[in-house]
Amino acid sequence: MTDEQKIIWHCLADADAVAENAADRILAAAKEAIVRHGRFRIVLAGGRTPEAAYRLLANANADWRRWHIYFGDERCLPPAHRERNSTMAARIWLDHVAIPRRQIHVIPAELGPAEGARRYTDEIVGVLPFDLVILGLGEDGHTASLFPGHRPLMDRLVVPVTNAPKPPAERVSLSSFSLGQAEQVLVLVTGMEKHGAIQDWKAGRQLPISDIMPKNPLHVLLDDLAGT
Ligand SMILES: O=C1O[C@H](COP(=O)(O)O)[C@@H](O)[C@H](O)[C@H]1O
Repeated sequence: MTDEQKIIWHCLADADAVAENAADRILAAAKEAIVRHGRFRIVLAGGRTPEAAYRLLANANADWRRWHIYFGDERCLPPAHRERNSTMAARIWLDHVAIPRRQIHVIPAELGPAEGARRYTDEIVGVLPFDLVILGLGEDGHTASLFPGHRPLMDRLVVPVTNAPKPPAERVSLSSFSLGQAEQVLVLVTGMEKHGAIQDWKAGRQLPISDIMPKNPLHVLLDDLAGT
């Protein structure tokens, strides 16, 4: 018998409301984790959608010294390339707060998919479970760098991706197993172009995100355009 994925859908007015709600949830999860075990381990999504929430976090008060940042996926591009997910997060948020640099665990995707995945496995193997995983959903239904129809080796914690349909083709991604090893999973989806992917997910079409099975329900924050 397969487990059923539990999802709580939150339909919000617009992308600003999604960003505010996400930032509030991230800060609340951090406080709770720091009370519980003295640190907060968060996995960031890349892409465009989380940028507005990250911008709010850059101006928030938090106990930044206890935050440990990981990434759900990275594109195989040179370090500091503007299209890297870690570059976006640094530019918008991480460079503006007092998280110690050694606590920002960037995926070494510049080493290529196989070596990048191998090294990042070593980085996260003793860390799971995360406190919070943030995910996005591409218009083609991909999440992190797990694409519909691909069959990466899901018994691994981190997978090399060599044929992504969205450029660049080479990427490194946490597996659905690793992404589900979290106290909380928060999915941010905005914009009309995501509507089809949301409908597919709700209809039970097999998408990479359908395999992410945290112990608590996934919270999905949708704006009106993506949701209706
Ligand atoms: O390529 C990626 O796409 C997804 C979705 O991005 P968005 O721009 O549609 O929000 C993102 O979650 C992932 O981290 C990224 O590498």
